[in-house]
Amino acid sequence: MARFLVTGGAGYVGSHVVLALLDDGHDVVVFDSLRTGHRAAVPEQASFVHGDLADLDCLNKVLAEGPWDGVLHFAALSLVGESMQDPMLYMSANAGIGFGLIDACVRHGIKRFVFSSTVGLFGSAGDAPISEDTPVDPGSPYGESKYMVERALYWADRIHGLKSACLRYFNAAGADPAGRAGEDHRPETHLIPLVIDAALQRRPALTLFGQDYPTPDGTCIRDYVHVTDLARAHLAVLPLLNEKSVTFNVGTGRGNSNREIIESVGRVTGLDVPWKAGDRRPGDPPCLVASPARLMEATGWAPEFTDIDRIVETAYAWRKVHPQGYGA
Ligand SMILES: NC(=O)c1ccc[n+]([C@@H]2O[C@H](COP(=O)([O-])OP(=O)(O)OC[C@H]3O[C@@H](n4cnc5c(N)ncnc54)[C@H](O)[C@@H]3O)[C@@H](O)[C@H]2O)c1
Ligand SMILES: O=c1ccn([C@@H]2O[C@H](COP(=O)(O)OP(=O)(O)O[C@H]3O[C@H](CO)[C@@H](O)[C@H](O)[C@H]3O)[C@@H](O)[C@H]2O)c(=O)[nH]1
Repeated sequence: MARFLVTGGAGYVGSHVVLALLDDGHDVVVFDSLRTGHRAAVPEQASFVHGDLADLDCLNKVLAEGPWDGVLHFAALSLVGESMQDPMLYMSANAGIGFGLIDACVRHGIKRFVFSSTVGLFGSAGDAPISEDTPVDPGSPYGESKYMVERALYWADRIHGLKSACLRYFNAAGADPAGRAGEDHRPETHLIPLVIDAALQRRPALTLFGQDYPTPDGTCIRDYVHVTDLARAHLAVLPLLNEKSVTFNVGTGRGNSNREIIESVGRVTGLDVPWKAGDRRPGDPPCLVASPARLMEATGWAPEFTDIDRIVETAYAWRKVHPQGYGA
């Protein structure tokens, strides 16, 4: 059994990783400001510290209560559009806070660090699968702020020996298959929960952003990776960090267009999905699909959810039981 500090563990991806760590028999302390997360998303078996990473006194106090077998860092702001409006907010909330956390981890002798990076590093990628060798070209201050943390981790290893895994998530989707956690962003901007809520008539018709992209059906293509598969990837990389730092893309290698998502939600729910055509959303690349080969070769990880309908089923199941998400 090992003991981990999880920043942002009350959020969507973090809460699913907390479940995976607990299921694997580990001890977990969640550190979260609840800015976008939910107290109810933190399982009872995990300890909870309500704190902001900007509060270094609070952070140092928690880190001093070691020993720790690693820190997993999910806490961030992650609205691409918001970052285009207020770039410095993202530089401070993601890059600045990331630097402070890395520095504190080095001072407290932490040896292993896992970081939530993003496919948002590849703002202008073409339609070929994106590998770890694809040139980085962040399309937004959000993507840039994540890349700055990746670079800080590179130097933290070279100079201090802190081993890290930068996991570049593609589109996280779905919910815990056992129904213990789900997706509840406020505001919700992600396609699958929006389409499900449109089908359930819990919001107006979905606006489909752009139908004139250079893709087979004219709508954008994304690589939807089930959040539980994503969580398993975090556990899979931990043993590697005893020796070296790594960077991996985490996706399925398969893409689905926005139209295919609407069709999938229609099939899974048996409901009509009201939608209307809208303009392109600025900054949306036409196609983002991972090449997860390097992660698979290095760890044996493979996605268990390879059919978009199975992913949508888990998201729909959670939403039906939790129409208000995690509540007020
Ligand atoms: N959801 C995706 O598809 C996706 C894709 C790529 C990368 N990511 C990255 O994965 C991570 C998790 O994403 P998510 O969708 O779960 O987001 P989320 O908003 O649900 O979770 C983020 C959590 O961090 C907490 N937090 C934010 N700032 C904090 C601070 N200063 N101190 C303490 N806690 C703080 C929030 O309260 C929240 O619980 C983020 O770093 C995000 O950039 C997500
Ligand atoms: O109301 C909506 C919302 C979304 N979309 C489209 O659906 C696709 C997927 O959008 P979304 O679910 O917002 O995901 P992304 O824009 O691909 O970004 C997400 O996935 C990135 C990784 O790919 C992360 O870095 C970001 O944090 C996360 O928001 C895009 O083509 C959107 O234009 C619509 O057509 N209508």
